[in-house]
Amino acid sequence: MEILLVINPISGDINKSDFLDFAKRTLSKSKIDYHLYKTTGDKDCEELNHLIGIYSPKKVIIAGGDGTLNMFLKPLIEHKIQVGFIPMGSANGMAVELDLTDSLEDLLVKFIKSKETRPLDVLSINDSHLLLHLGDIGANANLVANYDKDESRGMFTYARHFWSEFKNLKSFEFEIKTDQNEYERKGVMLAICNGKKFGTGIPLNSVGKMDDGLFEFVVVKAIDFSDLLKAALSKFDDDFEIENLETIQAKTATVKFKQPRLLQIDGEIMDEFTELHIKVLPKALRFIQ
Ligand SMILES: Nc1ncnc2c1ncn2[C@@H]1O[C@H](COP(=O)(O)OP(=O)(O)OP(=O)(O)O)[C@@H](O)[C@H]1O
Repeated sequence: MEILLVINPISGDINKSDFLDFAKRTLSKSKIDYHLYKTTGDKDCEELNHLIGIYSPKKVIIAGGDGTLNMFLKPLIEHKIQVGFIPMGSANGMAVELDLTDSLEDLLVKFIKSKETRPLDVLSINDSHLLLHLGDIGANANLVANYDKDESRGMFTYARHFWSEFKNLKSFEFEIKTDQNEYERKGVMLAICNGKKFGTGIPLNSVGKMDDGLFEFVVVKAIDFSDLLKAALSKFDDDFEIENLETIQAKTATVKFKQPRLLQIDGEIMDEFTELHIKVLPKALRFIQ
C-alpha cells in the first residue's frame, strides 16, 4: 500500500472534517491506494503497528498534535517508514521546528508526492520513552500536567496555568553527567531539546539541530522563566532571544534528581523519575521532505 493516513479526531479541538474530505478526494483522484485510521485514544500504537503489518504502507501521514506523532514513533522507526506530519494540535512546536509552514492541504499533497526524506534524530529516555522534539522537567511539565487536568482548553486556559505555575516557581537541584562532562545545577526547569525551539516557537537554545546526532539540555532559572513567560504570551515572537540560558550538548547523558520529578515529552506527561538515561538514536526517523 502507498499511504496509511492517521488522523487524531480530537487533537487541538480542531474539526477535521473539511481536511478529511480534502484528503479522501485528493487520494482517490490520484488513484492512490490508502487506508485511513482514526485514533481512538486506546492502544493506538499497537493498532498502528498491526496496520503496518497488514498493509506494509510506504508512507504514514499523521494529522494531529505533537503528542500524536510521538505516540507512533516506535513502530515508525522500527519499520523504517517514511513519515509525514500535518500539525493539527494546540501548540504545534514540532511544526515550527520542522518549518511546516504550508497550508494543511499543501502539506498533505507534498507528503503524498515527495520522494525525498530527511532522517531525524530521536532521543531514547530510559529505554522506554522516545522524544522527537522537546521534553522537560519542572515548571513546564507541571504546567502541562495542570493544563491536561483542566476541562477547558485554549490559549486563555494555558495562560492561566502559566501564571499560577509562575507564582509558585520552585527551584530544584540536579546532576547531569554527559559523555563529556559533569554538572551540578539548580533551576526551575530543565529542558531536553532535540532542536532549538520551545512549544510555541520561542528559541530555547541556538545550537540544536534535529539531525546532528546530539541533543541539548537547557537549564532555566526562575529569572529566565519570567522571560519565557513573556515570550510565550507575546505570541510566538521569532526574534525573541532569551539570553543567559545555559546549554549543555551531549550524545548520551544521565540526569539525577533528589526527588521524583515529572517528565513531559512532546506535550504529553509521562511519569515521575529520579533518574533519566538519555541517548540519541541518530537519524532514526525518515521524515518526508
Ligand atoms: N479519539 C480519541 N479520543 C480521545 N483521546 C484521543 C483520541 N485519539 C487520540 N487521543 C489522545 O490524544 C493525545 C494526543 O493529542 P495531541 O498531543 O496530538 O493533541 P493536542 O494535545 O491537542 O496537541 P498539542 O500536543 O499540540 O498540544 C494522546 O494522549 C492520545 O491518546
